[in-house]
Amino acid sequence: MTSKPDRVVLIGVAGDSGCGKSTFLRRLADLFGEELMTVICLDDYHSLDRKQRKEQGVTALNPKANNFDLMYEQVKALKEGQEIMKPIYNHETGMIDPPELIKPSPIVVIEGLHPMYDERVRSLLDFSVYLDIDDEVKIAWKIQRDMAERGHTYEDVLAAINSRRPDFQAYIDPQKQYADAVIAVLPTQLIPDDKERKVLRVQLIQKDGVEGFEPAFLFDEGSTIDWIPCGRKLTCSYPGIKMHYGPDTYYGHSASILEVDGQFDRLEEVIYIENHLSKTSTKFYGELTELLLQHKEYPGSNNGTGLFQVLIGLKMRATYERLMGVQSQMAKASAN
Ligand SMILES: Nc1ncnc2c1ncn2[C@@H]1O[C@H](COP(=O)(O)OP(=O)(O)OP(=O)(O)O)[C@@H](O)[C@H]1O
Ligand SMILES: O=C(CO)[C@H](O)[C@H](O)COP(=O)(O)O
Repeated sequence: MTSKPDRVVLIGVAGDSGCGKSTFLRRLADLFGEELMTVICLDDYHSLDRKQRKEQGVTALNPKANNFDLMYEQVKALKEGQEIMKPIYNHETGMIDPPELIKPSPIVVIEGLHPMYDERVRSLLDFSVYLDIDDEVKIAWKIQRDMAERGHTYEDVLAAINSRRPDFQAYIDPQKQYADAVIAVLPTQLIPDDKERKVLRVQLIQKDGVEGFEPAFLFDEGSTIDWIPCGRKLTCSYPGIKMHYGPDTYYGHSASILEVDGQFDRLEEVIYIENHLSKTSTKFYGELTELLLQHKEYPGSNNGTGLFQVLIGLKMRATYERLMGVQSQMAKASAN
């Protein structure tokens, strides 16, 4: 990307470590293409390196370990189409490396622990999502990844989660109240006392009244619906699938909630569910199912996490196109 973009659309993706941010970003890159999108990992704004954090007894989640003034200054500059020299936090060494040049592209995504923590940074966001993973599910995911891929023991993983919990609750979790959409991943209600955490109940909480964001709905906007889609058109093995849709309040805001509990046996049959969803921001019949089918291998593709990540990706695309459209209309108006 060589020329300055006319307008930069800024997207925030928040969540704790190991909550599926990278998977969500892969889905976004599939939708927008790498060319159009620059991703900034906010870990790069850690002001204390690993050794300093240890000496001072603070975690990386603590605002004291992060430089929010620099984050604001640089995110603002990117949004204004300017280049920045962004610091780099090196996860291998735990040290802060020399900065790198970042050129803005039409879409800038800031992802990490604190995209909505600082009021100034938050006010720059055009659309935001918070990935809210229940503790039991988070432990299961982390154990699966950190034991299989990073050689950690069960006790290590549990100790790491427990030691982060107070700061997580103080500084990370409260950001969900500011998000335009929250994907909440909870234990299933279909299997009594489930300990495996393979079957999940996933909610998409969509804030009402956000300019340009039209919440998707099931069957009838504003009604409360419970639906078991299993039958002739959707194959469901044990424990089946239950969906729910309805109005609600979330941190004092009016919101609508879509929910899927269970998992899809055959991904191509998700078209049956897509048929009953409205305001999905798709461009053609079956686009949502097609996007899911493109990457069956991504974790969560066979349940509500994949479905709602794709749906929120489509909403981000709609935001981008709306803002670009507004921009080109304004340019036309000022030229006349
Ligand atoms: N929807 C999902 N269903 C099941 N497992 C998942 C899902 N999303 C993520 N995981 C598991 O959690 C792990 C972490 O996911 P991912 O790398 O996307 O998270 P992250 O927030 O980017 O983590 P980090 O910040 O630590 O890099 C994956 O390796 C996978 O094991
Ligand atoms: O929560 C995190 C962000 O993903 C990391 O724990 C934080 O960035 C510190 O990194 P490291 O553990 O490599 O020192």
